[in-house]
Amino acid sequence: MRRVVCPGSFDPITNGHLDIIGRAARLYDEVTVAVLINVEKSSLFTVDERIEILQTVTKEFPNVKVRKFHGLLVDFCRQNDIPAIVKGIRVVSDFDYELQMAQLNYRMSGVETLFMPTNPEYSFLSSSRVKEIARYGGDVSGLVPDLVHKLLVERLRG
Ligand SMILES: Cc1cn(CCC(=O)O)c2ccccc12
Repeated sequence: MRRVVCPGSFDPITNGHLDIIGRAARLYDEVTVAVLINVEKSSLFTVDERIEILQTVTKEFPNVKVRKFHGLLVDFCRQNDIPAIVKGIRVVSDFDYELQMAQLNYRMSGVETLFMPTNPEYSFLSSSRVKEIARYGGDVSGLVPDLVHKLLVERLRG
């Protein structure tokens, strides 16, 4: 059973994240989307709201499951018998940071990291940019799943 984890905050998930998750689901037997619990960071959607959104928008992939975790990702991998991490790389600057994280994670635990180039259509996308555009009334349809678009409008524009 080939298992991988796709970690992130997903506050909220974008079409760029969903693209990587879907491609990983076609490559591996099981993909765990792991939502990081970070109490120091304020978020627009609660962890449980993000999990519910992720479960809904990944329903088409029967081998994708959604979990939450806090602390080290490699501890989550060890506890769930997951030998590898899949990271989406949008731009070269992503790679600089992700390479060091991958080397550190491997040194700590032997967990591998596989890098997947994001679809160029989404290489500018991030959750924070999407929230900023939506907050000021910009149109984010096409950048996030329809459910997220609806929830963003409700949450940010009352
Ligand atoms: C490009 C990219 C960034 N992240 C972290 C997202 C986050 O921390 O919210 C991903 C997670 C899954 C698939 C692709 C990506």
